[in-house]
Amino acid sequence: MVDTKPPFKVSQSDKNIARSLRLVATREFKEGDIISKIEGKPASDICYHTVQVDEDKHIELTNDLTYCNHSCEPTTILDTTRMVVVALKDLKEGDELTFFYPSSEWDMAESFNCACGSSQCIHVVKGAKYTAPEVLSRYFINEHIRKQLE
Ligand SMILES: C[S@@+](CC[C@H](N)C(=O)[O-])C[C@H]1O[C@@H](n2cnc3c(N)ncnc32)[C@H](O)[C@@H]1O
Repeated sequence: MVDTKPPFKVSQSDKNIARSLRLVATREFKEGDIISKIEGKPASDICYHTVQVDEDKHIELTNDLTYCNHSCEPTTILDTTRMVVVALKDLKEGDELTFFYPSSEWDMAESFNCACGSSQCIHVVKGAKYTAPEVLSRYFINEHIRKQLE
């Protein structure tokens, strides 16, 4: 049976972040499951809620995925080749959906001090351009960022 319930919903974050909303799963997902498609429209300017999908292409997300926060210990990947969000681990209802922003963003419009609280936190999130290669090597990184790293 096809589950028509939206896969995520917006809620208030329990972390000390300036923009205080976050995205949580509305049901269970298994590692590797596709949670949703990435849907958006071309963005003329980059800003804190655009997503880079190619070397010179950024989109404005047209659904609640725009509330997906960054984490240095992410629970999902945003795969901009397949244009899908994939569970990085088994998730249960209420778990926060996060991704590693430098996996898609080369040079972010706004950097921020990360409040993810992970023991492997990179602290300043600014884009892949400013992230050490040994740090990036620990994460899934999209093809367009790999090209920019060459
Ligand atoms: C696309 S928005 C994500 C949703 C945002 N929390 C909101 O309420 O609109 C990206 C912004 O959220 C904040 N943010 C996301 N992840 C964060 C984190 N791990 N630590 C601190 N701030 C974060 C930053 O201000 C960032 O520019």
